[in-house]
Amino acid sequence: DFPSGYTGYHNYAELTAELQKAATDHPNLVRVSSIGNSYEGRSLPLVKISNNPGTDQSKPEVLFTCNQHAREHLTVEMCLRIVNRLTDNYAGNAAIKSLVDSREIWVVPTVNPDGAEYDIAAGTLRGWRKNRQPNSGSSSAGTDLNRNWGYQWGCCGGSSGSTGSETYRGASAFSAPETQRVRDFVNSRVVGGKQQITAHIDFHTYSELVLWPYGYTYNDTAPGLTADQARAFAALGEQMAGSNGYTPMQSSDLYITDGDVNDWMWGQHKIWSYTFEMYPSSGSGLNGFYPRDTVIAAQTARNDGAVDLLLSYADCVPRVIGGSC
Ligand SMILES: NS(=O)(=O)N[C@@H](Cc1ccccc1)C(=O)O
Ligand SMILES: [Zn+2]
Repeated sequence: DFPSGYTGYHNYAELTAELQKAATDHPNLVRVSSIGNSYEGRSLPLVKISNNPGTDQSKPEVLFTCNQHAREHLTVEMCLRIVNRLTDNYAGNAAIKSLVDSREIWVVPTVNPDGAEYDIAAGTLRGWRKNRQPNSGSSSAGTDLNRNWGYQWGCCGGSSGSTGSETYRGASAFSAPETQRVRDFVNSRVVGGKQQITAHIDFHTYSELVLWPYGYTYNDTAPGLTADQARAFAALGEQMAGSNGYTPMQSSDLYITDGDVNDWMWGQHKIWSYTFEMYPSSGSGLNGFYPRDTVIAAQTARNDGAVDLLLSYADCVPRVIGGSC
């Protein structure tokens, strides 16, 4: 479990209990289900928030994913913040009510529960990043889930082919059960030939950044990404960064990545997909990944405005630069 100073973070059992509580407290707003299991057999929870959660309505859908990287526990708290804020404030906050009434919101609070549990299993903080899937012929376990997505997978020096590397891309695209499960869920939201999810944030720590595709190339435009689309990504990214004080940039301006989630969400589905790197802005060694639990409330609430911006533009993101859909 989490050591002292970190007990405010939710372990897997506490997370699932918290999600059940949200559903019990708000049966008309919340459905909790599962997109399937992790490598070690933990259910990957899926939360749906809407004013009619038992029915698929034709409203713009928005997806939030957290904890691809095991040690980035603050992101689990971020996804919990989104669930609790949009439900607890629905009755008393007209702006939140109108967002929840006009969207269908999906939250996957942990994509990598095996890694997250392994990170804390010894009562210490191990600094684990990858999933816990063994690599045949190697004593090094784990795939970096954020290099395992199947758009330009392993194309461009933005990942490693060595099983011991922290950015090991896996034996093939979608070789990890966890990325397969999120892929299958997103693929299932193509209804009548149209992807219902229009926008997505994948939360990470740390560095306080707002990132957008493509990661696999330094170029601002590339096949499937026009200059206007790049302008829209940047405009909304800059607006969201203006609300939380993060630094906005195309993700390749940070470094080249291939097989990351944003490139697949956009490349495969034209979902306006961002990565948020949360608090702290800097750190030394592993300590940046392990802010004490005293920062959770402020550093998750810090993104409330950005979450609301994404939800508000979800009907037509190009509106952010005066475009139309
Ligand atoms: N959270 S992190 O420290 O691993 N950084 C992320 C940054 C990142 C996220 C998405 C696209 C490109 C780059 C990573 O996957 O390397
Ligand atoms: Zn990360």
